[in-house]
Formats: sequence, structure tokens, C-alpha cells
Amino acid sequence: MTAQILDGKATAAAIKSELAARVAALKAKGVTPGLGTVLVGDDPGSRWYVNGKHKDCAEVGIASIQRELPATATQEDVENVVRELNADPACTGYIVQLPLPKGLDQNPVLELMDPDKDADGLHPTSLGRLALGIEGPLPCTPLGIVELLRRHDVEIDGAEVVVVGRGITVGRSIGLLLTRRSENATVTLCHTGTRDLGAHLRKADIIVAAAGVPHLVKPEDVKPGAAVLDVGVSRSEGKIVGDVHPGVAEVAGWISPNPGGVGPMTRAMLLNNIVEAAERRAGV
Ligand SMILES: Nc1nc2c(c(=O)[nH]1)N[C@@H](CN(C=O)c1ccc(C(=O)N[C@@H](CCC(=O)O)C(=O)O)cc1)CN2
Repeated sequence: MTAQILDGKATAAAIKSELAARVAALKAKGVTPGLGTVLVGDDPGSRWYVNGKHKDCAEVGIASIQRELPATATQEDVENVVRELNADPACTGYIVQLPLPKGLDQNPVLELMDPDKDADGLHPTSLGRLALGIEGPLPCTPLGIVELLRRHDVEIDGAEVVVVGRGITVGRSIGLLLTRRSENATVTLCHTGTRDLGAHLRKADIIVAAAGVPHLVKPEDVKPGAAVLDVGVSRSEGKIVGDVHPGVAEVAGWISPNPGGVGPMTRAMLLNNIVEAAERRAGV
């Protein structure tokens, strides 16, 4: 292995201790931030992620509000829980764990959320604000990737970034984030319709692999010294298989492990969004 590790686990731990201090300062002013989660159905992965979010909250002093619905829940049942959380003063912000079970439509659910309580940065208003350059919550995984690169001094300014995957939680929004003047990267978004993925990847200084296709990014398609972030989660025999082939570590300059890379950063950035929302409300 020649690549240096983009250690998401250690970086998230450092961010959490910074956030714990900010939460303590809010509490001293009489404000307790609270994260709400909506979990629909019985997917074990989604349950694990939601439990992890509440464990993180406990670590930094954020209150937890958990709402669960069975896989048989109707669109109206889910939307009613969203209405409840919109009205709950103890809930600073909340998330609806994605994906929703088959038969439920996530877009009307996201649209119904109070944009000021959108902890995931996935409400149309939040994504619109991001496009317009207006302050607001930012999507957690893209934000986590930027923070992971910054805290390891990987140059983003002027970098050629290739993103693989066009899902809403990562691919669609990360280009908006990385092309802001403050980040100043050039971003190409590739997907299953891209004709020659390898040709794009070989030009990249930074690769964000978020397609959910095991070992899609191969060593021969990575420019020596590039930073490679593995966001893909596929499972084989109970183990995570990422989108990046293990041989890439011999070519890349930086690589995020999977697990232990972008996942823990996603969780840390969710806490960050909750603390920022509470600070905005408290006028800090
Ligand atoms: N409403 C949302 N839904 C989903 C999001 C999201 O940001 N908002 N992202 C993913 C799931 N996710 C958070 O919800 C998430 C994924 C992975 C991790 C994580 O820490 N993973 C660990 C490995 C865990 C394992 O063994 O399975 C790691 O990478 O080290 C945290 C959060 C889709 N849905």
C-alpha cells in the first residue's frame, strides 16, 4: 500500500469532540439541540445507520427523537410523522432515513419537511439554496467528503474531480458543493450512461466513487497520486465491498478506507447540521 489513508473514523471523532463543546455552549444558553429520525420498514442496514445517529447524539449531548413505522406504512402515515416533527419544538432538525420501502414516494415526503428542520440538506429548498449560494444545511455525505479532504490537506482548489454515481445523497449534490468559489474544483459527473468511464477517471485528481458497483474503479484507471474516496456500499458474505478495487491503494496518493472513511464523516456532518441549525435559531 502506498496511498495515505483518509481516516474518516479518527476525523469524525475529532469533529464530534468539537461539536460537544458547541452543544455545551448552547445548553448554557438554555438551548438543547434535538435530532429526529424517521425509520420506515425493517431494513437492517437502515436500522443500523439510524441507531448509529442516535448513539452519536448521546456522545455529543444532542437529544434524540426516534419515530418508527412498519414496512406496511402508507404514504399518509409517513407524511403524518413528518407533520408531527415539523411541529415539535424539541426537534431542531430531522431526517427521513433513505431509501424508503418500495411503494412509498420519497420526494413528496422530503418536500413536506420544514426546510428549517432539514438536517440532511436534501429538501428542495436546501438544494436550491446550495445552487444559489445561500447559507443553509448541506448534504451530509458531500460535506463529509469535503471536510475529510480539507483536514488531510488534499488540494481541492483547481482539482479535476470525477464523481461516479448520480444518486441524490451524493452524486447529484457534490458537484454543487465542490464548484462553489470556496472549493473551486472542476467536476465531471459520470454514471451508468457514461461511454468511457476509464477515460474520465484517468484524468481525475480526485475520484468520488458512489455508484454502488463493487470494485468499479480499477488501479489502471487511477492517475498516480490521485485522491480516491470510496462511498459505495455493497455486501458480500456480511462484509462491505466498496466501489474501489483494493489494488487502487498501490497507485493512489490518498484513499478513504471502506468502512472507516466516508461513512463516519456522513454521521459527523449530520450532527454538525443539527448544531448549526440550533446555533442559527439561538442567534449564535
Ligand atoms: N436520510 C439519509 N439517508 C441515507 C443517507 C443520508 O445521508 N441521509 N446516507 C446513506 C446511509 N447513511 C446515513 O444515513 C450512512 C451510511 C454509512 C455509514 C457508516 O458509518 N458506515 C460505516 C460502515 C457500516 C457498516 O458496517 O455497515 C463505515 O463506513 O465505516 C453511516 C451512515 C443512505 N441513506
